[in-house]
Amino acid sequence: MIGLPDTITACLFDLDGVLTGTAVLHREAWKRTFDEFLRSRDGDTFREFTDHDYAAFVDGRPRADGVREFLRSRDIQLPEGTPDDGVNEPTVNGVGNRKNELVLKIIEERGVNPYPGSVRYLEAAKAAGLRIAVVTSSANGAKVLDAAELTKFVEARIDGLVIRRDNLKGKPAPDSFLAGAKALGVEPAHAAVFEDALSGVQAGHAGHFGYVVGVNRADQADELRSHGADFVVDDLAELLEKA
Ligand SMILES: O=P(O)(O)OC[C@H]1O[C@@H](O)[C@H](O)[C@@H](O)[C@@H]1O
Repeated sequence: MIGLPDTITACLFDLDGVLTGTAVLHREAWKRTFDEFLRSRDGDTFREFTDHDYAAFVDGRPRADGVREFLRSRDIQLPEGTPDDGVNEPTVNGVGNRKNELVLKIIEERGVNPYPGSVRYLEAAKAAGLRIAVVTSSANGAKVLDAAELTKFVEARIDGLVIRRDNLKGKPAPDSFLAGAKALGVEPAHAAVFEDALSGVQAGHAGHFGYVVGVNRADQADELRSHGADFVVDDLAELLEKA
């Protein structure tokens, strides 16, 4: 009915880049954070943080995992530090806090826009009686949903705060999506995952969900497929036409 197998009774949506156009704001904040960090460490000849670095090591993962994974790719290891570390502290938490300061400022300045095709899809899913959860690694998930006026669609939310509180493994592990299905009381085989991040479709595949939709916002349709997407769209509204 809405472009999904008949066995699907629930939708588990990632947020940034799937429902809202905030993935690019995160990417920009990460680039500024890592470029500042690398410049202060290596001087003006530092090797820049690229779109490929974002897709491979940061996109979709909880904040601290993104810091660790990217730095590991450059053979840099930092102490963990503590959550209240200052933004100039050379620790995993300090770097993450700097990124959060920047992304909140960027969101404040530019606002949060839901994708019109995603709003149409949420309305159709709701009208079709499907259960709806949002599963995001972002600790700012509730704020972004509110700003986009999408909270009304969401029956359950697993976000970065829940992931930390419940000690869940972040994407690409399937744990946060499994928690989303559990919160709705639905078996993974009856839930569809919607993801724009490579780590996210990987999580959907690893969790044996009934269907994994890759949302291609960054010209990486083939990579989404090879990381586990069953079907790839450029916009969720395409699924409404597929039915
Ligand atoms: O730093 P936050 O807001 O907790 O978000 C963590 C991650 O959340 C994901 O949704 C984004 O794709 C990542 O870019 C981001 O790093």
